[in-house]
Amino acid sequence: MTDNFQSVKNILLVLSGKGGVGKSSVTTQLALSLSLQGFKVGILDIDLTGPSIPRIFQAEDSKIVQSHHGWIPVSSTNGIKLISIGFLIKDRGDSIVWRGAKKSAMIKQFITDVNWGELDYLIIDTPPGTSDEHISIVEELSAYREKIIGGVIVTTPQLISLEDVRKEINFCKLVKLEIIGIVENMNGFVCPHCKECTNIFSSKGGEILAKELSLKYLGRLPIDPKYNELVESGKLAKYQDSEIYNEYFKIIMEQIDVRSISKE
Ligand SMILES: Nc1ncnc2c1ncn2[C@@H]1O[C@H](COP(=O)(O)OP(=O)(O)OP(=O)(O)O)[C@@H](O)[C@H]1O
Repeated sequence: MTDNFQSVKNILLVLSGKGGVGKSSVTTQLALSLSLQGFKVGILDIDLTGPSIPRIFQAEDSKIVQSHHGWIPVSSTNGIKLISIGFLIKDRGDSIVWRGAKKSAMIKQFITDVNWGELDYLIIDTPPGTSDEHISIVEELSAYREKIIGGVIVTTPQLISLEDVRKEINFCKLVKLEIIGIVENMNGFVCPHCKECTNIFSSKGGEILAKELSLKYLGRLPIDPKYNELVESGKLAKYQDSEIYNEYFKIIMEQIDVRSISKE
């Protein structure tokens, strides 16, 4: 049997303790920034109950195609290869109510049956918390440990969110998943008129936690209505022209600096 992961060089996981903190947004922007740097990038969305990658990339009507060499990922207009349960269900309103064993079988299939082709980076968008999906993905990736560069933890700055981050970090330690660092999303609000950034929630929580746990603090992203506008209006292809790209580019290239920890 062909090993579909043979041509995947680096694997990164994006994790969060709580839902709605911006994991899929961070995954997306990480993928876009790397792709704009000329890297071949894929996203594997293992959020089986709430997949948002098809919607973010405006690819909800696309379907995964079966070939002799396995499943062919959906290719976004930005050239990023996408795999998500959202491309397999008939109706986008359909909900997935599966027991753990069925979820594990699906994740196994995502790892063994997808023909990614050449990829510099495969970014895995995970569901919030530490669920069946997390345990399954770690198990399935155990044969590819040398390709894993680690996990990026996303949090918002509030203390309530940080408690859940601690649990996520404990999980990573338990399964021996290297933590690349913590990104603080939705830190402050950028006024679309005067561009001033106002702190709505308590700030610096992620930074303090990173220090306390001796983890790398990767930086902060403000709440920027322009990001939502890009997604909602299907204009993600214009990402590189947006201010948020400049902001994010700094975090990826200078802080996360995936290139320096990449595998050949
Ligand atoms: N920095 C930001 N500025 C503006 N809007 C943002 C930002 N980050 C995320 N959002 C918006 O917040 C919402 C939730 O973000 P997202 O879907 O990325 O979170 P998530 O953690 O992946 O959620 P889930 O737990 O459902 O998987 C989305 O509508 C997204 O567009």
